[in-house]
Amino acid sequence: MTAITDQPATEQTGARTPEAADVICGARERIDALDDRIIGLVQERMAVSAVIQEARITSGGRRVNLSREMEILGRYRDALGKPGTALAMTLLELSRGRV
Ligand SMILES: O=C(O)C(=O)C[C@]1(C(=O)O)C=C[C@@H](O)C=C1
Repeated sequence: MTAITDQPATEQTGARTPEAADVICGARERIDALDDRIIGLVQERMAVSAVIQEARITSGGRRVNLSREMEILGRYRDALGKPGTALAMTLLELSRGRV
């Protein structure tokens, strides 16, 4: 990873050896790339969700569909446990606003 400051890599990473700092810098690059993709996917999810909500509201329905939200919460909980539920709730809030 390119140093973002003039600090030694060990100080930037909390590692106690240059070898460990190298491992951490490489892994941090991968995490940054993954986070970029995750953010892109979240934005894509928000856009698709907006299409659904718009269609439902235009047809006279409501923005929120609770049974579908329960399905999504269950899917995230099954895959990721309790924090998965919190993650799904955050995704739903980003997608349809606060209820
Ligand atoms: O699937 C739907 O019906 C949607 O409106 C999408 C979505 C979501 O973002 O997943 C958003 C709001 C609803 O309450 C349920 C789910």
